[in-house]
Amino acid sequence: MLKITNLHVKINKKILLENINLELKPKDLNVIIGPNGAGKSTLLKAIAKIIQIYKGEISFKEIDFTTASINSISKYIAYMAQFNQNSNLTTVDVLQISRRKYSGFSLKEYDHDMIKNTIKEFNLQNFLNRNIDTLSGGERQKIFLAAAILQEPKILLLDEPISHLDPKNQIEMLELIRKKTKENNFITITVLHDLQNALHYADKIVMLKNKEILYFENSLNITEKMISKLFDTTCKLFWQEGHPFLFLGHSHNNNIHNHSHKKENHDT
Ligand SMILES: Nc1ncnc2c1ncn2[C@@H]1O[C@H](COP(=O)(O)OP(=O)(O)OP(=O)(O)O)[C@@H](O)[C@H]1O
Repeated sequence: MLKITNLHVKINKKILLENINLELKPKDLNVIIGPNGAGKSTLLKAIAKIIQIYKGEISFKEIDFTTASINSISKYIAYMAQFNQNSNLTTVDVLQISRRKYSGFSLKEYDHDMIKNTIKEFNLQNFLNRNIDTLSGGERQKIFLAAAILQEPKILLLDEPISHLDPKNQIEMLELIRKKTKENNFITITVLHDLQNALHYADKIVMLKNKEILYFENSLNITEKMISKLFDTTCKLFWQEGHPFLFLGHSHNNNIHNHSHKKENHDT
């Protein structure tokens, strides 16, 4: 269990997170949603100890992350940032580095097997020896996601891991994140902006608004009202055959725009 109690984050006298309380379980895919600037990335960074917390506690099992050193918690956490800096590494380098926290500089057969499987699962065969700085945003995202999962963390933190991917790749990556979370007992926390994917793939949804948690709910219990309140907009939500369909900010009571998809007759 990852337990966050009364967490506050403050940078340069500005409060970025206020009174965050969460209890997150292994095998759960937790998705954070919320408006721009709500504090979603800040929450991941606070858990990863990339930024200091001002007040409160984060603990995993018996370990108090608040007082533990970054080194001692790094073996539990893999963190994929929203923006990756240029690194001048190849794809293979990035994947191998992610196994070094277990095996040091000489990787074992087990590590090489894991890397091989990951290359297949994430479809990375075509750019193994390419410098990652020369790859497309989507290709790079898949590599960093693969590298985070290869670390076999207890806590997997992903900041908008699919934002550069096309729809098919988005779904493939979310399927993989979900599968790996279940198989490896990860506590996964990911930020997503795509609400339909969030509701479909998440076990739990964390709704963050204006530095605070508005709701923390099973994805199946999310209502139109909650989403309206989160984004200050109207919301329609339907479930069909286990798939959520979500429409935000649509009003069909006026003639400002007409979404009729009837074929117009242009014959003269
Ligand atoms: N180092 C910092 N110094 C000052 N303000 C910061 C810092 N980091 C983040 N903030 C501010 O904290 C707020 C929350 O930022 P954060 O990146 O967590 O938002 P977010 O919910 O992830 O947003 P987005 O959806 O736009 O990525 C924003 O107003 C941001 O400008």
